[in-house]
Amino acid sequence: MTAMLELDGVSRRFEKKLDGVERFARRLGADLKETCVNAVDSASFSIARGEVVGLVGESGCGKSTLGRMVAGLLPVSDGTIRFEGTDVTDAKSAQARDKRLRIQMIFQDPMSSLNPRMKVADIVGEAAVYHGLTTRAGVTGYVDALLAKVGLDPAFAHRYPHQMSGGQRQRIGIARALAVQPEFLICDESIAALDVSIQAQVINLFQDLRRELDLTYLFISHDLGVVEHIADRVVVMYLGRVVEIAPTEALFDAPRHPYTQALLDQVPRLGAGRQTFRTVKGEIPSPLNPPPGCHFHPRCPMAGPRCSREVPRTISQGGHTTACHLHDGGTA
Ligand SMILES: Nc1ncnc2c1ncn2[C@@H]1O[C@H](COP(=O)(O)OP(=O)(O)OP(=O)(O)O)[C@@H](O)[C@H]1O
Repeated sequence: MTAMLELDGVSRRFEKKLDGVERFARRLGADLKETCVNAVDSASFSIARGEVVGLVGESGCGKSTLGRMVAGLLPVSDGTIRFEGTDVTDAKSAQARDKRLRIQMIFQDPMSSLNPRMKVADIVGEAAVYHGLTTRAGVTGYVDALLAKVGLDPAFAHRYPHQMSGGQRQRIGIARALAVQPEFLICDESIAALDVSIQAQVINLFQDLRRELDLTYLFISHDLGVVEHIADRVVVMYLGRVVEIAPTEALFDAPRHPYTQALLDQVPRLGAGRQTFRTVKGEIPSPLNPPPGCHFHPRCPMAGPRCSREVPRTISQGGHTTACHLHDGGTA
């Protein structure tokens, strides 16, 4: 399969400046320094056209930051992002900007991502007119067709976001993304804020749209059950680093990285011989001061002396990639 999206060593650092109280404390002698968070640390993987790739990991591991860099909403600190062979890392050329438009993001909270003062007709139609995908004269029909595609009556075009339910608003968010005719959607916890019954409907909508429009997805979620249901492959992140990538079935049936194993142990799964419910041991370390070597080693039941010293290399075997000393041919 040829890659549609390729990430090569993509990183993002955030400087953490001292606030007023911390600066005052430093003047009084406290040992406080400006620090840096490696929100995403050298992520490399690719996504083929038509694939759904799930991106999972505990809160703060860098999922949203990665998604926002792919969507072009956040500059990268290092590395390269290629879309259909074009370098879109900075989207400086007209060709790169055009490619970037093919990548759209759908957010968690539709209420805060939709302008409360705009009617649905404008929210959905604005970008399509701007980018010349429809005309001012044709926009009403264009929006009506998009509303139908996401399962809403054309009458919704005259409503404001506050006049709709959470599920309806999320459908508007999806219609707005589809308005610029994307090929790649990044769904960032796009169903997390919805009632469980509505979540199922929106997941079905994503799957229908995938078939109808030949879409490719990066599906960011903390809900492993949803990811198992929707994704073809899964990328697991821990404290900014990608630790495992595998086809969904292989990942859920035989996870290789101890972090993935611990993460899956948290999910009760009936009929798969895995009915335990355990939480990942220990606290997530501060991203401002991550443990050396493998970031997971202080919480890892299999950690050995190498794990606290050496950053594990990424080893790929039969489409299953792991960054763990237990799998790099040596001993942990
Ligand atoms: N704008 C920012 N400024 C400073 N630090 C940031 C910024 N955005 C994210 N971070 C830090 O980067 C790290 C990764 O955050 P990110 O939101 O990408 O994680 P996440 O896996 O999406 O978490 P969640 O599931 O809670 O949304 C965190 O330590 C976060 O505090």
